Amino acid sequence: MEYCSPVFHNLHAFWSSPVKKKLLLLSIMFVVWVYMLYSCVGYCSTMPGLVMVDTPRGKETAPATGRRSDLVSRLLAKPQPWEDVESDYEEPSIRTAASRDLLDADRDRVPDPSAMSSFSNGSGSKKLPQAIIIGVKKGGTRALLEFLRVHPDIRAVGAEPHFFDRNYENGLEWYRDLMPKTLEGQITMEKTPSYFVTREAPARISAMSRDTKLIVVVRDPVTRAISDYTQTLSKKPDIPSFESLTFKNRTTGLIDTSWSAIQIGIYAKHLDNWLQYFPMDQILFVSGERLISDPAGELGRVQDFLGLKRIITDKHFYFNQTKGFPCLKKAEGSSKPHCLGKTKGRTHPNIDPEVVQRLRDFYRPFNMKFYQMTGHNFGWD
Ligand SMILES: Nc1ncnc2c1ncn2[C@@H]1O[C@H](COP(=O)(O)OS(=O)(=O)O)[C@@H](OP(=O)(O)O)[C@H]1O
Repeated sequence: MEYCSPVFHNLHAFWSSPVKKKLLLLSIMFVVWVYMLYSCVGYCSTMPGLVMVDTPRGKETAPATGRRSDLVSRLLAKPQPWEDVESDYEEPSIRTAASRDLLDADRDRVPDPSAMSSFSNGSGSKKLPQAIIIGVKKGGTRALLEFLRVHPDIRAVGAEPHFFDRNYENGLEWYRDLMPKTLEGQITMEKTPSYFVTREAPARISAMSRDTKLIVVVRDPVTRAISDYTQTLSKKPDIPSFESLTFKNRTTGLIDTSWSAIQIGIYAKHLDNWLQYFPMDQILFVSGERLISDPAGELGRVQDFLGLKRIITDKHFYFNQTKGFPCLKKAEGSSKPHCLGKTKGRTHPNIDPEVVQRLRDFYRPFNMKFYQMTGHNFGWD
């Protein structure tokens, strides 16, 4: 103790001087600042040849050199960022200000995928989508889009544009401007699950292009309804129980088909509307269940449908035990695996088994019709 006491004495003297205190604080701030500057420079140096350019959506990045050949651009293309944007399907927000919806959705997303699109793909031009994931809500649409983005020939807008339902009056140029730039041969895509149940959507998409390829991720309508309810419950914890919302009258057992959670699952009815405008071979149905049990298998079908080389295979996925879902192994450049965020793969509340059975009975004839129409038994019964 005797040995230490001069040290303590000096320290005490140091701290008791306000000037020295300030000096120490300033030195710490300086070290932190230098460290942050150093980290930033390190990050930027991993993106060689990039400059900031002004775009309608704000500052985005694009290669300084600009004119790389398509092949080189594709070879250099970095894996697109993983993202997990909660569907804003329920919000009644038809906005007139261009891009406001997307900018709002972007706030939750790190990093901004459009900016990253430009990082990896500064050349090319914005095109209207040639393929759209039109539904269904809670079917697994985010997982499908994010898996597809691994493909170098697919460029997709991250947030849901809601063009053909809420933002149609903004016009096709507004819509096109939301799209990432693509090179010759690349496919532009978007996903908005509410299109599948929007009466006007088939006519509007057909008016844009009759050749648009449509993808629908379908899931057992009962599980889908519970998933839908779970999402609403997470935002509004005071809503009535699933069981009470299911019935118009619980005693008579009459199902409330006006409740959107129930209505969306009557796939045959909605599909009928699409078939007025598109032939069946222009619509691909992806099984939401198989997208979880065999993502590579479903992605194989999707790549075939889009006329793409089967690049996304088993080796891109691993099953994350904690998440309970398949996740994407980050492509080259990072060893970190990526799963969808916590709004995907929520724990569902326990629903009275009698109500579940009643719903199964309700959906059965519609499911049978749907199997017949699509020529595919999804095995929900
Ligand atoms: N790989 C992977 N990881 C996490 N979640 C996955 C995955 N594949 C499919 N799913 C299922 O996707 C369901 C959400 O569907 P959507 O993305 O279509 O929802 S939304 O309409 O965009 O809100 C989500 O529903 P819930 O489980 O009810 O949360 C998942 O079951």
